[in-house]
Amino acid sequence: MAAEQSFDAYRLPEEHEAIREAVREVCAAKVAPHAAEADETGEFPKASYDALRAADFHAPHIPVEYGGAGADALATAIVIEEVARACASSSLIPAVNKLGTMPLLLAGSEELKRRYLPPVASGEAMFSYCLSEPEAGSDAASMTTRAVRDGDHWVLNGVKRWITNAGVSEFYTVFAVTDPTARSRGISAFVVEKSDPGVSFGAPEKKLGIKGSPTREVYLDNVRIPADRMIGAEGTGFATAMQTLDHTRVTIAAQAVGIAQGALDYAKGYVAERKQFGKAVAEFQGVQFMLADMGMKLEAARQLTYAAAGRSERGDADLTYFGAAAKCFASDAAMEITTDAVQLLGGYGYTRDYPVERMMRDAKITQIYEGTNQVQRIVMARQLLKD
Ligand SMILES: CCCCCCCC(=O)SCCNC(=O)CCNC(=O)[C@H](O)C(C)(C)COP(=O)(O)OP(=O)(O)OC[C@H]1O[C@@H](n2cnc3c(N)ncnc32)[C@H](O)[C@@H]1OP(=O)(O)O
Repeated sequence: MAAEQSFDAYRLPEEHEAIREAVREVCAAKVAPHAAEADETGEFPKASYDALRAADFHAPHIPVEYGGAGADALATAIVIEEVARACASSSLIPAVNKLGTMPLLLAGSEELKRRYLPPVASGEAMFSYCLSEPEAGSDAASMTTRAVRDGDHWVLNGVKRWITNAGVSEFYTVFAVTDPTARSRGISAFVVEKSDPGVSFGAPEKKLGIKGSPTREVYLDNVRIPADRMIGAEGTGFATAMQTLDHTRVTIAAQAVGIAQGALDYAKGYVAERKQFGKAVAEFQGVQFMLADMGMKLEAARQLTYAAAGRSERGDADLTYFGAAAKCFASDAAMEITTDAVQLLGGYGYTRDYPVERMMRDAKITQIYEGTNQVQRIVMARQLLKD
């Protein structure tokens, strides 16, 4: 009995499988059909947003008390995975809404949460996360965006770079230096609104992949905001930024798993149909070995991602390690799997007539954003050595 229970405990709960089915249905009908177009035009996939919003999959992690669907970290990962399987650009919608709001959820005052989370839950607004700067990428604590106190206000000046959904989102979590003498302990977090005077955006970046997800700079030019827009206490912004990434690296892992699953599914169908030397190429052992390796790596990545999602939901002490490990492993696996999918389609895989080259280009960013995989290895090693 005990053994049976523990075996059951390792299986995905039925409600999570039901969420997967529901997302898959919406994505097959209303997201996948726009994936190639979003990639080709580089435009934000509004039709996907509307479809995800109608089904409550655009920001599923927002708690019920703030008007959200209240999905746990595993359910949110599954939503992102399934959207990414259809369209990686669209999966940035639920992923970045979680990234942008996580600092509020972790450290924001009740008043700030009540003001800013319901519009995201209802789909009226999106929320972006502004940590990186032109000269502060992996070394996030070296940021120079400055916030200076002026009476009941803070005045922000600086440039944030690589901001997903910049210009589309209404709200932005901005990390800025409030005490230049204290490095990471002198950084604070703020909510900035798109409509705040002094906020503007750069030209869209011309990217290799996730082309339907806008990436722009955010300029802060004497942006004067009320003091109550600070998230948490002064000087705690860097720790909040890092804690946020502990949770959201799990969502990047889920995105990578979804992209890889999409590529494997397509390649499986192709090799069963494609005939060379008088038989389906799926009958050649060399092709079978490639498929087996792709499936094996994918499932290992998925299991690590779900294990990390469980830790994110519970807030376990080893989340920092698991979030980094899942993101790193799943994104490396996605790069290998999507590259092999292109290989399995041969010359056809290299053309835009088939979706696998898009998936390969989309997979690449998962090895870079929310911390390069080299940074993930630094994070993991520090955790391993600290005990
Ligand atoms: C083109 C496509 C679009 C691209 C979109 C990109 C969007 C994004 O990816 S946004 C995020 C990207 N950036 C990152 O992921 C940043 C990567 N860098 C890092 O994670 C960190 O800088 C890292 C790990 C290298 C460590 O930095 P380092 O400066 O050495 O800090 P470190 O000394 O470890 O910690 C500083 C403080 O933060 C605290 N801290 C660090 N990690 C954590 C954590 N996980 N939880 C809580 N506190 C933490 C430390 O305890 C320390 O606190 P204290 O001073 O009180 O002791």
